[in-house]
Amino acid sequence: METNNQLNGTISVPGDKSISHRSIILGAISHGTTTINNFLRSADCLSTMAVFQNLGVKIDEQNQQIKVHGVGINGLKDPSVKLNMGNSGTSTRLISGLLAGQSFSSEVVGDASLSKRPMKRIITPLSEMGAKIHATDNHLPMTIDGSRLHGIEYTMPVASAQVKSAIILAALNADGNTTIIEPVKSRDHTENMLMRFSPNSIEKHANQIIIHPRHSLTGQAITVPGDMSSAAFFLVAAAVIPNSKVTIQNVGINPTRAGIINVLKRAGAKIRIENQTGDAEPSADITVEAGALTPFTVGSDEIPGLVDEVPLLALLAARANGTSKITGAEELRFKESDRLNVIATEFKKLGIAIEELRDGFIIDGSKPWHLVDPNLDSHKDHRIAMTLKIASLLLKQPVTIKDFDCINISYPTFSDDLAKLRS
Ligand SMILES: O=C(O)C1=C[C@@H](OP(=O)(O)O)[C@@H](O)[C@H](O)C1
Ligand SMILES: C=C(OP(=O)(O)O)C(=O)O
Repeated sequence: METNNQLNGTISVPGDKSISHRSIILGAISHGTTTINNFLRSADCLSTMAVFQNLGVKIDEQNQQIKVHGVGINGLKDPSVKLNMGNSGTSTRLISGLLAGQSFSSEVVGDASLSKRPMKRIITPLSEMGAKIHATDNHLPMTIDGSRLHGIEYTMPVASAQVKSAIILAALNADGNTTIIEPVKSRDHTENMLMRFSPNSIEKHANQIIIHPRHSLTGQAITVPGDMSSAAFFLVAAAVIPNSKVTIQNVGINPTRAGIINVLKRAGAKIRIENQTGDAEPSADITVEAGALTPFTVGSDEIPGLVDEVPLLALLAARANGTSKITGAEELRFKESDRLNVIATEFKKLGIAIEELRDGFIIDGSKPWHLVDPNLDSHKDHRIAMTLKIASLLLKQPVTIKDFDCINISYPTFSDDLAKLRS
């Protein structure tokens, strides 16, 4: 299965998707102007931007810098249109938290994939706070009648940064404090950013966050680090494609997001992390070089820190010399596609020895791949499309990937960056 598709060189990847969303959201409800450098101009983040424009927030762009002219938490305007969240779960869940405490009603809609994704996870805690949300069968479209909210104490049943952030944003406009208890920690970008925009609004403890409402937010200058979830395609590619060596500069390495680095190390990948900055959202240059890979296990405690990288972990496992097991990843069934089922289905077309479990996979990477069906399908899921593209670099035969343009959701310049590493 040796190919000449090795990747070599140094690139940087676009800005982090989670941080880009949050910089628009917190900027919009602040007083003063928020500037955003290295904002990710992908379809999901542009959905967030358009929603706030429909809520009366002026957002403009000069020399690739985004400027959000904040209106304060009570300055959003009654939208005269449906708020279209496109394909973005993050936009939907975070902004719904904010809409719950407004003085107007909003109708939230999304595309076919988003309309299949579960919203009960936000409806339950927000309703406990006094929100009035109507959604047939807990799916979009959803009507949110803005109401007076009160503080709650909430223990998160699933580790979800989107749910946590929805509660935080609602809590900013509630009567009384809100306490969120997180048995397993999810990404903490909302908390980190709120610490900057309004230090008196938030207390952060080991597994507990307390929100103190009604402190105003002040606009900030944000520089978004490179997206670890985008960098991960090339980090894993460099680990699995013989003779590769790739450096990705300025990647966000917030520990709640960098789980893939730990797994790459455990699998024996040659990896180096350099030039780290010491911010609340640290970043660094990461180099990975191809080499022999050993099998690994990943369990539920690690999943939140690498939830969007699980398709890539499956690819890493499919090139390790033995049987790897990934469990505790049932959340993958509720993303843009059922990612556990789709990865198992598409990897079987490549002749990979993969067994789909209820909550993960068992993958025997010691068995050679043999192409069974060259007609691969992204299922309109950006992370699946890019994972299959990297996998295809290990094949001698050509394959096609249906609906590959869905990569625009998170990484519109993926193909350009891949081309740079192949030239
Ligand atoms: O908060 C965020 O920005 C995100 C949280 C994760 O979702 P969950 O919180 O639902 O696990 C992740 O899958 C998504 O890509 C982005
Ligand atoms: C799950 C993802 O995003 P979202 O939930 O925002 O649609 C993702 O980017 O992989």
